[in-house]
Amino acid sequence: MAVYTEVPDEALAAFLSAYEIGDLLSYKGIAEGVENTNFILHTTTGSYILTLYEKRVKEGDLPFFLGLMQHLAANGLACPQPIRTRDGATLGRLCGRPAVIVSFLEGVSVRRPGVRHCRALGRALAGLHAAGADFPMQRPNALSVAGWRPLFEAAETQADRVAPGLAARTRADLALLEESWPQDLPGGVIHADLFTDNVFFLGDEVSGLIDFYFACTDAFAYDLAICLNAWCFEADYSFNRTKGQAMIAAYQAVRPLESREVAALPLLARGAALRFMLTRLVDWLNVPPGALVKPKDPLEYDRRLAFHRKVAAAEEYGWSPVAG
Ligand SMILES: Nc1ncnc2c1ncn2[C@@H]1O[C@H](COP(=O)(O)OP(=O)(O)O)[C@@H](O)[C@H]1O
Ligand SMILES: N[C@@H](CCOP(=O)(O)O)C(=O)O
Repeated sequence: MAVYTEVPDEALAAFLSAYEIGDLLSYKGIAEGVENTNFILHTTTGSYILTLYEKRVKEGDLPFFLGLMQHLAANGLACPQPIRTRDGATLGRLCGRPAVIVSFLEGVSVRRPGVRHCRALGRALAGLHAAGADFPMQRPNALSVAGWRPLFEAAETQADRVAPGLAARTRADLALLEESWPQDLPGGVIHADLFTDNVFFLGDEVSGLIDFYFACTDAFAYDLAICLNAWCFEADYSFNRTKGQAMIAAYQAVRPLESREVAALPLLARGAALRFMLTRLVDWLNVPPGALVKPKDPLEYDRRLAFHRKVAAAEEYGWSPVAG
């Protein structure tokens, strides 16, 4: 359960007194998530999410994240809206942490996405890229290729305790990706963490996207590569090409990929898997004492990497030319 910071009742009451969201009826810590501390608040005016930002979120990035959510919502994307205090502020402090209240989104995330979910996700991802097109702020991706070596170095000596040979194969992947990482692809605002737990569905339709705290300015096709990793592998770590095909085709129905993006897809998918393997590995080896959090398994992404290493072309992820 991701509650890193305990919030005493009196501190919460003082924090909420700056808002006009009604009287607090109940609140509780949210079990899902690994990055920040989240509470659900029920008040006389409805439900809200209170987030206290933890270690990986830099305070200086918060204006980007909060401004982005406002911008995307104004452009028709269903995403959390930061709530303003009576004084007009969206960002406050609670228990020594930067903290915000955002609107609650209805919907449920799917644990085992089917082809129809992958199709809906592809469409939603392209919609997100379009909605972010004229967002004026920039945020370089701190967890792109240049950010991976420091993570590896932090975990290198202990990696083989997690799986035999993990250090050597990660070292080799990292060297290859540093050497050949695609540059200058079409880009803009990307979500960069659009895993199944960050996408809500009502029926077969996406009802909302959450958790914009890795959002940044990077290649659109890298965002698609992250989603292929997160949505299209089966429990036995085989890649489901039908799911990949549904996702990519739905994405391309809104925003066709350029040939250089298609050519880059295998490397982007491999890099995306390495990025999540590395952050998970560092977290796995460094669970904060007393934190109510279940770290995510880095080996899920080590296994995906075994697939990506053998991929030669985007067709193997289900890409095919847009019919036209
Ligand atoms: N705006 C929201 N509306 C409804 N539920 C939310 C909202 N934001 C977060 N949640 C719930 O809180 C959980 C954790 O949120 P998330 O942003 O993914 O946390 P973390 O950044 O710590 O990973 C989500 O899986 C979801 O259940
Ligand atoms: N999606 C990442 C971890 C970030 O967790 P989230 O709850 O913010 O999506 C992973 O699976 O490694």
